[in-house]
Amino acid sequence: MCIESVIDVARGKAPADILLKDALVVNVFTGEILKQSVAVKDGVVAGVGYYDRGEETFDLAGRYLIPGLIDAHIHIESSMLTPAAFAAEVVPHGVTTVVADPHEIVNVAGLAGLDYMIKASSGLPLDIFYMMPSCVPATNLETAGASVSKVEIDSFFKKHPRSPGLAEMMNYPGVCLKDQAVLGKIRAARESRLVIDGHAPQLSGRDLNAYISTGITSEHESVSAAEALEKLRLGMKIIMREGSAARNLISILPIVTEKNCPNILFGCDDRSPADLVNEGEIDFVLRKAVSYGLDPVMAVQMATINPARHYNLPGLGAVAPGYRADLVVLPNLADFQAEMVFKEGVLVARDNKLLAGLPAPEDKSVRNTVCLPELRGRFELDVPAGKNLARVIEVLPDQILTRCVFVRPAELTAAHDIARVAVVERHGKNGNVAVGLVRGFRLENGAIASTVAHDSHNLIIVGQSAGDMELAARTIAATGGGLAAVSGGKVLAALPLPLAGLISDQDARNVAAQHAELHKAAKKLGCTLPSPFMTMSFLALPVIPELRITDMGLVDANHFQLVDLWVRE
Ligand SMILES: Nc1ncnc2[nH]cnc12
Ligand SMILES: [Mn+2]
Repeated sequence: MCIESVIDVARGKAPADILLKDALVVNVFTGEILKQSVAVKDGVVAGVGYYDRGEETFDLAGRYLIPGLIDAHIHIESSMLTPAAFAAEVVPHGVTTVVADPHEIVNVAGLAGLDYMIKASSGLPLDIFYMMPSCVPATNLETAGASVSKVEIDSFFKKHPRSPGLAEMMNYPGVCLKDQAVLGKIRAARESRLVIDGHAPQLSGRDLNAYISTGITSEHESVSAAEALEKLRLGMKIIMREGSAARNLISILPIVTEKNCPNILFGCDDRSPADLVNEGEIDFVLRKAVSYGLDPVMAVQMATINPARHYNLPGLGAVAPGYRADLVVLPNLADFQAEMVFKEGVLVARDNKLLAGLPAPEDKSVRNTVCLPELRGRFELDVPAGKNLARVIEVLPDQILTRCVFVRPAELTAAHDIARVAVVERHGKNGNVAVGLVRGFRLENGAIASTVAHDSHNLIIVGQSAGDMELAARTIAATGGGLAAVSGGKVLAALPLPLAGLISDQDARNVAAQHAELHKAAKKLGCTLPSPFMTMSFLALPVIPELRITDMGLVDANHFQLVDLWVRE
């Protein structure tokens, strides 16, 4: 960017590269909507106001102009797409920047996974700012494919100065109990004066004060207005989440006021490929928020200037001189259907289509990551003598929270909506297999399985017969990872995820179509959950209440400890 040329255009002494004429510009600083022209030079906004000279002019009379949308917290891997395929899907929706936490692939492939994501994210019409994963593995109650310590975090920040900071610090008990390894990671971010993102579901009172006192300044796991308000009052930025498995917008939106709006951001966290294609990304969150009554200009601020300021993203988040010309043209401020998307002053998408092809980077380093132990006989369950109750995980539709329920052996049947759940260690570390019981999948027969199982991404299976559970596991292992639904010894549907067992090498529509076939197959097996594979993928995540299962066994996520499956009443 040549400062002198930008000055000339700003002063009207030279024509803009592109002139966006007579647009209704949303001013994220004053909340006004003003009819103005925008002159762009060398990829930045040179001036906003009265301009009439441009090499190329777009007449935007009657059209709204907003800054490119920013997702404040996303795990790209949850879309099962490569960064390029993800960008191809979200940029036409007006999303030009995301703040990503790559802990999914780092849990599987370590720093090689992080290097892959960073290399695969260059040359895209989407800015992907990678936070450094703070919790790999998420806890010491699971086996991941890699581990990240303060040493790796320190060197990452030195090697990647554009990283906004440390990704969600999920080990909130470790923070409150002054675990030195945990505090060391926090110190690494503080010494680099970087943002520390949080993850503290249902943490409150003095422990929440302690957690925030360490410099953790944002959080996205609030599921109620009261929980979000307490964190807001204590100085946290609230990332309001509308993902595929966790849909928290409607319960938190009521706390948003003119006064506290600057401290609220939008994040998707985890979006399934089908939801990306059928609903959208942050544009979908804006659409939904405005349909629930949120002022559209405040909605735009929460998805542009607010995250840009919080993560110190240079020159992003506004239509103003000196800011990056990441701009979105909209017919109205209700549907948020982008008509045109500019990235650094280049028209990159029009009418929901990307205008240029994207690079396909080398991905050998993140393939062949599934290594299964012998499975025969590993999925059997027998009630031990003297025990007369089973500790069962109950799943809830549209939530990643689970409940712990106790069920008598006679009711541990498909007719009572009980299924087996198994987690198989698949990184070749120890061959662990843990088996538990789950309620809420309504699986009448067969099995569904996945190597997407937050955050260690072992192989998780929910099924009604050991044979089908074994078949599902072997089907997935044969494609280097993925999802499968099987029944009666036959494979009903499968979705290969050859990159780290998390990511497909196909485009979004193809992946969404395969994902839809899997949902159909799961429905055929009796499953009625809206996102069965996404819900199953969170059963292994011990940092979200209440009861989880990892390759080491059942985990009481309220007390961060392993617990027995069978108990005596
Ligand atoms: N909501 C979430 N999505 C993906 N990984 C997570 N790890 C902890 N919380 C998570
Ligand atoms: Mn997350």
